[in-house]
Amino acid sequence: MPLANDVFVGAIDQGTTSSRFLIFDKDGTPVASHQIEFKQIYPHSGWHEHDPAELISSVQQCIDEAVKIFLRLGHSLDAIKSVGITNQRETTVCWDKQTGEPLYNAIVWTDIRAQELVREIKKRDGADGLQQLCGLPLSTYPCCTKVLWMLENVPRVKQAYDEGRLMFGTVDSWLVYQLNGGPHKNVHVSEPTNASRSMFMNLETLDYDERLLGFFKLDRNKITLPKIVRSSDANAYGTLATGTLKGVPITGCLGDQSAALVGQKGFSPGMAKNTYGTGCFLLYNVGEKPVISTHGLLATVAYYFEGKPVYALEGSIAVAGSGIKFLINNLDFVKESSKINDLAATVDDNGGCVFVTAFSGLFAPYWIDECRGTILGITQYTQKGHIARATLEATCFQTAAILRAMAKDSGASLAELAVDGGMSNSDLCMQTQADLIGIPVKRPAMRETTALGAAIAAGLAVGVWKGLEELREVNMVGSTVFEPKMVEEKREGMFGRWEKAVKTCTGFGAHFL
Ligand SMILES: Nc1ncnc2c1ncn2[C@@H]1O[C@H](COP(=O)(O)OP(=O)(O)O)[C@@H](O)[C@H]1O
Ligand SMILES: O=P(O)(O)OC[C@H](O)CO
Repeated sequence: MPLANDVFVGAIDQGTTSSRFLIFDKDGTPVASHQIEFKQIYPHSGWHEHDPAELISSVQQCIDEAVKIFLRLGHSLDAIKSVGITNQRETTVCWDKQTGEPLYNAIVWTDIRAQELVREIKKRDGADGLQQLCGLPLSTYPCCTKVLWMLENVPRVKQAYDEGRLMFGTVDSWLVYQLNGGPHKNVHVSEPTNASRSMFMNLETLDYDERLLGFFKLDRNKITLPKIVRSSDANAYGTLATGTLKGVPITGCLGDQSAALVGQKGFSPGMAKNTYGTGCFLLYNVGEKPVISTHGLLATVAYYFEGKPVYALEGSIAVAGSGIKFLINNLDFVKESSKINDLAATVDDNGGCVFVTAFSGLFAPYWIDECRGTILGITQYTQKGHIARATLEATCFQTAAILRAMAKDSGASLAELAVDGGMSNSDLCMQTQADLIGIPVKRPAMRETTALGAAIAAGLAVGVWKGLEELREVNMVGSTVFEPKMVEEKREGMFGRWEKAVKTCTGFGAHFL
């Protein structure tokens, strides 16, 4: 029998390695879900692409499968009030305005093919002032350099640009556009947590900035950028055009790292979360004014609901779970991610190994393009277990470096770190993290905080929750706290070796691509 009075919100979570759809109740409990891993395309060293059509089809399939489970549980379709979207950020899609067809594969946020181009445009007048406007340093990471690379190297993209047919979007825009039915409806929108990652958006005005577009020499008449709307909006995102949820409105959208902060309910300045997914991203709520970092962090938008936008300082780590995937897929260490912990537990420590997992250069707080993955300290004694441990530790060391930078930028130190994401499932990794930062690490029982954040954005827009106060009890049950056990002297010694390792591999990879 249908459970009449319940209301639910759906959440599309389009991540770097998988797409998911989850259906949440008002307490923030996922009642049904489905997840699909999709193809990672690595055409050359340093290149990383996704098939834009597969991003859409995997999402549609996830919706339909999760809804089947939902109905089997006895719920009715009309109990799903709206759908939210959260997504991998910076991944760049270019498509044709007339046909809605992609003009190239999506270039993924990790992709470093634009390294040479970045080096060139860093020499342009005005390069130094960009971060002040948009919060990000020039690197291969944001969308701008991916778009410029396509304009220089993909004739179809250049031709569409010359003919005024080029549409640009981050994955949220691409999903909203296609899920609404494509060119026929032409719903082409984004919101500040995603749009800010293009390097085209001004952090204060939350709109495109002619100075930024001018710096990149982009003509607004030739490239259509998505309209920037609020992250939670009942009318801006349209409705699902096909599938089992046809007609259900999309009412919220957040880049995945912002969504995780919302899902962890990091609504007050001083609250932070660290999400260990494909990469790892620490967001620290700084309130209603952006803080431009002077220590290698990014300024970004945390969310934009009612009233004023809320900003965050961000520490971005390019490789986290993808380091584990590398050990699985490329080196055949174990068969699945959870087994890496068993392997790491076969040894007591890293045996002297440090793995700088700089597959895409190093992101925060270092921002070094010219380095590549490097394992230091190998001897005849080294076992797979040591390398597995060093892989987990690499993310923890970078998190430690980010927290040190954040303390300098914000003048305050964190008392506790809230964590989530696939790799946070590893107890060994989370204990290592607590040891290497010297503060407790707190992991919620329900770790789908990214999807929950998207559901919250969508649910707030349609009154499922009336305001942030109503979310107080959401996802509060059963967290695990990892207390630091390492003595300070050892922590400082290990961190010193890590920093030395970073210096050692810097410069390698400069002219490799
Ligand atoms: N038990 C585990 N221990 C360590 N790492 C894990 C575990 N489970 C998943 N992971 C890692 O988490 C990553 C996926 O996390 P997820 O949050 O789903 O990422 P994304 O949103 O980027 O697709 C994978 O790279 C995987 O290797
Ligand atoms: O796929 P994730 O969870 O590592 O997140 C990707 C980020 O949004 C990239 O900036």
